[in-house]
Amino acid sequence: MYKYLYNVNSPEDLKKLNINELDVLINEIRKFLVRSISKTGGHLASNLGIVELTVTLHYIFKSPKDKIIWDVGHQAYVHKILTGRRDKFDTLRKFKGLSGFPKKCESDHDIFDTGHSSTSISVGLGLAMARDIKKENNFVISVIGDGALTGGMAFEALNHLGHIKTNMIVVLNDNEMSIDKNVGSVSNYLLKLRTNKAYKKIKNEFENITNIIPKIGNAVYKTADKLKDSVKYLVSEGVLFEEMGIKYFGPIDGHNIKELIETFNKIKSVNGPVLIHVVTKKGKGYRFAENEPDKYHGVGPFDVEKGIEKSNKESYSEVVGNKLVSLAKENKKIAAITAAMPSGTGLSKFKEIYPDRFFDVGIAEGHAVAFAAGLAANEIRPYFAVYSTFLQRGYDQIIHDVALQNLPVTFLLDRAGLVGADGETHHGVFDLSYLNSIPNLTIMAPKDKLELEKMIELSIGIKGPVAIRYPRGEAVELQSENIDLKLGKWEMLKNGKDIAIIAIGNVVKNSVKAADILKQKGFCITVVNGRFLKPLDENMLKHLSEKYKYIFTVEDNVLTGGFGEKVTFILSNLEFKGKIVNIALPDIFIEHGSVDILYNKYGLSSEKIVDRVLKEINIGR
Ligand SMILES: Cc1ncc(C[n+]2csc(CCOP(=O)(O)OP(=O)(O)O)c2C)c(N)n1
Ligand SMILES: CC(=O)[C@@H](O)[C@H](O)COP(=O)(O)O
Ligand SMILES: [Mg+2]
Repeated sequence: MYKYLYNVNSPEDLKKLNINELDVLINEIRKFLVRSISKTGGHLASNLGIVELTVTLHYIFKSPKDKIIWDVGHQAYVHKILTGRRDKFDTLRKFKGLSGFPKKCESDHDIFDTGHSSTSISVGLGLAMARDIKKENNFVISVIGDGALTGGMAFEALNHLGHIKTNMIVVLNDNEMSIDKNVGSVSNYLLKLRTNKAYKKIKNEFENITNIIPKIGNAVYKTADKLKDSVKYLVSEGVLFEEMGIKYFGPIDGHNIKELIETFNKIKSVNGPVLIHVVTKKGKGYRFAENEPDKYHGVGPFDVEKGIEKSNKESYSEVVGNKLVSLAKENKKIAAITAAMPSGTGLSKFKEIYPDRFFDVGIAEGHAVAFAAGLAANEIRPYFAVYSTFLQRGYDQIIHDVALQNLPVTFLLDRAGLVGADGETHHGVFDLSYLNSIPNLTIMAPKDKLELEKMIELSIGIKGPVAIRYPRGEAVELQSENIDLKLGKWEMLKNGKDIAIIAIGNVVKNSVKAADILKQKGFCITVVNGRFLKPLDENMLKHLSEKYKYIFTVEDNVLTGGFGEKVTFILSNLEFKGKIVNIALPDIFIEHGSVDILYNKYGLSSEKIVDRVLKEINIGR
């Protein structure tokens, strides 16, 4: 079925092929990606778009001596295929299987672990400067997408790079897409670069000159370089990077392997920092993904012939989106913010219905928080829907710009807890800890869909900042009738005489199930929905401390600084004499794998909660 794919197990194998053979290989890689990801799920469209570019980089450079850094890292599948990991693709993003991101522990070719956006130029520059200090000689190549370039850190790094002027190559993979359509003035600027024919012409003339430079020598190169410098003032495009002290090349066709190889060969002899603007098509080669690259950015398993079929399950993100839409109808001051994740966070409908009150700020979480603070300081009620793991980027802004001034910004922390396949970089398992220490902040986590809706309603009446955290995936419904939600009040879900379990958020359902299993074994268990971390229900806790010998806490957050530790601290102040057991995630980075497998491994499944309860009771006997 494949002529070359199975023979290419390293960049050295790749280098044996000629241009025509590379063309065949490129098609084979695309076919393989679609077939393989249709079975496992994964990041499809970005990888389909970057096949020629990745092949070129491994063809021209000598990885791992030359260091390629993949921004975000979701587009590194082709790199994995070309560096000997093709045969592991059936395990992609599964427990103990191939990671969906670069991982140093997986291969020497993975230079730096990534997952969060806009780090590649900073990291690349660090690697390059370390190289210079050690007087080594290698290329450093940071590959960054147009979406990732909306992140402020990328510009901080370019600012530094242009100043320091070391040899480094930045490859801008421009497919006009972030996950959704890319946004912002930089994105508009890139569009101008892509489409300005005048610049292309001048650039080609310049290239004709530079083509002969290696044959003539350095003096002529410098003249040509100066000529380019003078040319750049005739056209505005390219000036941004050039004025920053970084030589701009492009735009080049990212699907023309011949042009790519020629250009990168040339670039190798350029001194100082260089940015190469490569234009690609997200989803290239698979009809469905080309037509809807947003939908095919990250996919679950699907039928190659039919494409992705719509799920009829409602996600927590959709619940949030719908609730905000309905609240915004009544309350004209409600605004919604996303940092480049309108569909992921369920805000697409809000964007459509209330475009004037919807803001996609790009991959700029820190800015989003300070921007929300500004809105709130001028009487608008901002709701920033953001993945828990990405809000880590805005930590200082939460403290300095929001909480310090007690501004009513609501953070809707999507993907809180374990997310599954994305693994270490994406689990939202630190939020209870990193938020708990911030004064003025109200922190809550619903047990199910209805409670999430009620919490969003409740947040409107709260004068200061609020954080509501909820998990990835399908919204569960544990309760269908109206619930009584009062600020700082926990909920008694089951009342039993033997032991008490206090759980927060997504693991409340597992705790309820554990109590049912324990009942069959003859134990009567109290289950409390500890839905407020802050303010915490001290009255209820006091009552529990007086009634029970065993109190268990359960959370899908790290133990350190989380719900359980806080409860334990208060119980010790109450001079609780019984045993308190914290079931939480350990002080390690949790690997990728399905949430069920990970819950089971780390003691959060109902069965494992039962085992732990029985074990502790037996120890106590
Ligand atoms: C800090 C951070 N915020 C958000 C994301 C989610 N995210 C992953 S990929 C992506 C889009 C990246 O776009 P681009 O760099 O252009 O790559 P493409 O997918 O187009 O190849 C986003 C927003 C992230 N990984 N990190
Ligand atoms: C690479 C990245 O950060 C996103 O693509 C992320 O993988 C999306 O995760 P969800 O599938 O949970 O939306
Ligand atoms: Mg892009």
